[in-house]
Amino acid sequence: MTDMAETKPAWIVLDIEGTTSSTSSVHVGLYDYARPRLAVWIDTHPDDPEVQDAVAQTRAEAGLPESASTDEVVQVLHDWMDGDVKATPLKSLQGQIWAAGFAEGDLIAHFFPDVPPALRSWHSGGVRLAVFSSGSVKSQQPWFRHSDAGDLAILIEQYFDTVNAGPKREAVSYHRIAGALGCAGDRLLFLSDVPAELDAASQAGWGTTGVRRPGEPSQNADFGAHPTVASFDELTFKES
Ligand SMILES: CSCCC(=O)C(=O)COP(=O)(O)O
Ligand SMILES: [Mg+2]
Repeated sequence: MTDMAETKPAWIVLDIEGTTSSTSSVHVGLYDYARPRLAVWIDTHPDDPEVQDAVAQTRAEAGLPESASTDEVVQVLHDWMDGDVKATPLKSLQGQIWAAGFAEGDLIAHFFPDVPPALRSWHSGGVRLAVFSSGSVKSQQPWFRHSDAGDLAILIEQYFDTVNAGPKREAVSYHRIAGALGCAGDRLLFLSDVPAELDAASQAGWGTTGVRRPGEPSQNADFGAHPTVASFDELTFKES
């Protein structure tokens, strides 16, 4: 637990699943939406370079031959979803399907109730907000735009994923984000439910706080030396 106010960061960078939003809202709300649509999406977008790259990467990562059918590729994508494997080609295809789902009005994003007021308060207090999630940028943007608490995308300035930043468990990704934000690591605070992600951010010189929400897989995780909170309400900042 954080038992005292931290120095106000210049930027707070947010993880999504397990941090701003429940794991079930991603796995049930989003994964179950994408699951039956993957095969149709691949077959109806044969000329889209992002789809072509994602299919080729899936075949390569799964050790399938180039001749592998859409059904075989989709089986791999389903297996990855079942194991919550954050594979970039899966995230790319899911992101396209979810973006279409949000645009159609089929999907609404769930946020824990403490999150929208905290984001609004930090933003109005001069803290800048960014996202770093395994979900593709293409899906992050409508996730914040179409939330159950209104449009939160107006508060978010930058979005990072495993394509434009790199793997979430490697320090180089956090160095890359700091460079993109034009900010030293010690003015950046990363909030995540995954200790290995916080370790990587910390190695890059960032401030970190673990999020262990009741009922989430991270509730009893070992966060080591990272301070932790169970709700964004516990995060208060003093002026530097
Ligand atoms: C709307 S973003 C999609 C969420 C997602 O697919 C995901 O894997 C979230 O993982 P995170 O890195 O935010 O824990
Ligand atoms: Mg997470």
